[in-house]
Amino acid sequence: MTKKTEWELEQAHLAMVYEKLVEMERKVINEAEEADEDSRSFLKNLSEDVRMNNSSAADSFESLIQVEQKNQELAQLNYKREWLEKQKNNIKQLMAGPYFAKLSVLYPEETETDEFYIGVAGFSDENHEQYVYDWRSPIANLYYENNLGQTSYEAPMGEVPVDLKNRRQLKVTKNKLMDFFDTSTAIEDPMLLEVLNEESSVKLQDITSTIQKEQNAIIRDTKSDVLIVEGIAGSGKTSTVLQRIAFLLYRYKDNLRPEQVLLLSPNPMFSKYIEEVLPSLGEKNPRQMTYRDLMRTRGKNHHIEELESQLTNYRVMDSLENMLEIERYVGELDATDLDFQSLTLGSEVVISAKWMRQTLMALPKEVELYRRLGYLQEKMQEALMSYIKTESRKPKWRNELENLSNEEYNQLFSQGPGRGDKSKGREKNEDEQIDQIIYKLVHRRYSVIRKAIKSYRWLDLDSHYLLAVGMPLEQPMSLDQATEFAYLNYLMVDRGNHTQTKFVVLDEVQDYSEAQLYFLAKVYGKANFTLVGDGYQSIFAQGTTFSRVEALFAGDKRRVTSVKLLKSYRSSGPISHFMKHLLGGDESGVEVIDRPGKEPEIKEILDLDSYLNYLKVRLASCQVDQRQVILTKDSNEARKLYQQLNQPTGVTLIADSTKLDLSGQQFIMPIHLAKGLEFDVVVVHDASAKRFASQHELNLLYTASSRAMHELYLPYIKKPSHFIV
Ligand SMILES: Nc1ncnc2c1ncn2[C@@H]1O[C@H](COP(=O)(O)OP(=O)(O)OP(=O)(O)O)[C@@H](O)[C@H]1O
Repeated sequence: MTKKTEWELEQAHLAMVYEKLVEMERKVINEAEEADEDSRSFLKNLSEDVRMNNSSAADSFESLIQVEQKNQELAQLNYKREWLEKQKNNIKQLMAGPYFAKLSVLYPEETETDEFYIGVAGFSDENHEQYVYDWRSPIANLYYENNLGQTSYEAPMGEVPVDLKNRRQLKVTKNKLMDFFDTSTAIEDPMLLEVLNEESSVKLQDITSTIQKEQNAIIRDTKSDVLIVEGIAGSGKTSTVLQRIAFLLYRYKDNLRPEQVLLLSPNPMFSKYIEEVLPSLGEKNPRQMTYRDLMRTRGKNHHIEELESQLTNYRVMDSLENMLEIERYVGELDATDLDFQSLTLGSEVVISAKWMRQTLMALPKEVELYRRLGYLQEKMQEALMSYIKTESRKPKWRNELENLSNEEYNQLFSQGPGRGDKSKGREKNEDEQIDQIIYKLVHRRYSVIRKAIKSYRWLDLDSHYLLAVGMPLEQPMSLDQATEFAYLNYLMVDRGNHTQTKFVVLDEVQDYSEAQLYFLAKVYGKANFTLVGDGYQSIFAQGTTFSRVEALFAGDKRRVTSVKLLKSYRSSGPISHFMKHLLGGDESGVEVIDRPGKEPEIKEILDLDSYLNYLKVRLASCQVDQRQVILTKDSNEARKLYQQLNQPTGVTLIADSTKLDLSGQQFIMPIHLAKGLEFDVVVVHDASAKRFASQHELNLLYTASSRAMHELYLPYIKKPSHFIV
C-alpha cells in the first residue's frame, strides 16, 4: 500500500475515534451534571430524611442504621462524581491527541493481524469496543520494547507470544494526522528527535510517546524491592521515575493511592518544576517534599540548617556510626532509664511525671518499650479528658464564661456541638447549653496539654539524644543531626506512623548522606524504593557513592536491582560530547545522541570589566523563545554578580531556596538550586582555572554545563580551568 493510501486510512480511523470521543464527552458531561444534581438534592433532603429518634433503644438503633445507609449512599454518589471527573479529564487529554502509536500484532494460529492504538489513557465506548489502549497496559509494552518479529508480552494470565508485524508512531493533533513513521529498532527515532529539538519549557513535560527501551524497563519494574538508577545528567531519570509513579498507580490501582507514594525532591523549586507531569497523565501528584521538610516534620520544632550550608558543612563524626549508636542505646534502654516531665499549665500540674512512671511500670515488660510508650500516650489522653470533665464541673468556669468578650463567647457558641455533647438531635435547655460551652472553653484551655502529649513533650528526647551519641543537639541542627534525632524519635516512640507509605522515590540520591539513606531504609522498611541519581553531580559536602547506596539497601533481604542510563536526551550532540569529555571520554561509557547543535563557546576574557560586558551582551542577545541562565558556584556569588551587572532588567535573581520563581525568561542562580532543571542556554560563571580545579569543582562544572539543552557558554578570566581545555 502506498503511503498516500495508508495516510487516508489512518486519517479516517483518527476521525472516527475522535468522533467517538466527542460523543463520549457529551455523555460524560451530562452524567456528571446529573450526578452533581443528585448529590445536591441528596444533601438538601438529608436532614429531613434522617431524624434521630431517641425515644427508645430500638428507635435509636433504627435511626443509626438509617444514618449509616445514608452515609453509604453519599459515599457512592461521591465515588461516581470522582469517577466521572476522571473520565472527563481522560477524554479531554485524549481529544488533544487520541493516540501516538499503533501496533500490528499477529497472534499464533491466526491469519489476520490485530491493531492496537496506544494513547496517554485508555478509551472504549459503552459496547466495550476498545479504541485506544493505555500506554501502561500490557500490550503497550511491545511498543516500548521495540522488537519487531517474534516477541511476547506479559498479560495478567501469563506470557503471550506474538508476532509484531509493525510498530507505527503517529503524530496527531486532535482529529488531524500530522505524520506517521513505521519504525524498527532505530534508537534515534524521528519522533524522539523532533521532541528533543524543541525549546525548553518552564515545567518538565511527560515523555509518554517517546519513552526509550532502557527507561521502559525502569518504569515497568515490579520485581525489585529497591531499584537503583545511576544515570548521567539529562538521561531522563526524573522523567522516568514520574512515568514510573504513573505506571504504579495504574498497575496497583485498587491498592495504591497517590498519598502512599512519597517523592523526595532535591529542593522546593523542583517540586514546582515537575508538578504538571502526573496530572498530564491523568494521575494525582504523590506526597512530595524535600528531605529537609521530612526532617522538619519530625524535628519537634528544632531548627535545621539551610540548604546552602550543606555545600560546605562537613561533619567530623561519621553520622552512620551515630545511627548505630542510637540503635544500641534504644535497644538497651529500660523503662527505669526514662526521664519524664510533668505536664503543667502555669503552676497547675495536669499530669505528673510520677503518674506517668507508675502507669508505664504497670505495663508488662515483655512488650517493646515503644509500644508501652504509645500505650502510655493513649492513657494520658484519656486522663486529660477526664481531668477536663472534672474541671469543667467547677463553679469558677461559670464566672470565666461571664468575663468572656462577646466575640469569644460567640466563637465558642458557633463551633457546633462538642465532644461531650449527648443531646444532639433534641432541643437543649439553657443549662445544658451553658455546660456545653463551658466544656468547650475548658477543652480549649487545655489544648496545649493535648498537643504536648501528642508530640511527646513529656519525654526528654533531647537528653536521650545526648546520652546516645555523647553530644548535645546543635542549633540549628545539621541535616544529619536532624536525621539522628528523628531516628531516635522513631525508635523510641514513633514507629507506627510510616506503614502507609508503599513506594518511596528519591531523586538525586548521591546527595544523601549514609545516615539519611539508612534512616529511610529503616523507617520505610516495608516500602519499595526507587533511587535515582548521578554520582558526577554530587555537589554537597556529604554524599554517598552508588556502591554504598546498594550496600545500605541490600540488607533485610531486599531484592536490589541496579541500572545505568548513559545517554543524555537533554543536551545537543556538541554539548553531550563536552559532558562526555568532562567525565573522562570513552571510559565514562557515555553514549551521545548526535543531534546537531552549536559547539560550546569557551572564551578567554582579559579582565573583570570586559567579562561583565560579555555577560551583558549575552543577556541582551537571548532570543524571545529561549530561557537562559547564568550559573554561579553559590548564592552569595549569584547576588554579587547580579549587583555587578546592575540588576539587569528582565533577569531574575534566585539566591534563596525559599523564594523561587521560575516563570521568567532569564536567571542568575547558584548551581545547587538549578539541580534537575534545564535551560535552552547556560552560561557558567567564570570557568577559570582557580575556580574549577578540584574534584568537587569538576562536579559543579558538570552539573552546571549539563543544564544546557541547546547552547553552552564557558567564559573565563585569564586562565581556563584545565577541565575545559
Ligand atoms: N524518552 C524521552 N523522550 C523525550 N524526551 C526525553 C526522554 N527522556 C528524557 N527526555 C528529556 O530529557 C530532559 C532531561 O530529562 P530528565 O530531567 O528527566 O533527566 P535527568 O536524568 O533527571 O537529568 P538531571 O540528572 O540532569 O536532573 C527532559 O527535557 C526530558 O523531557
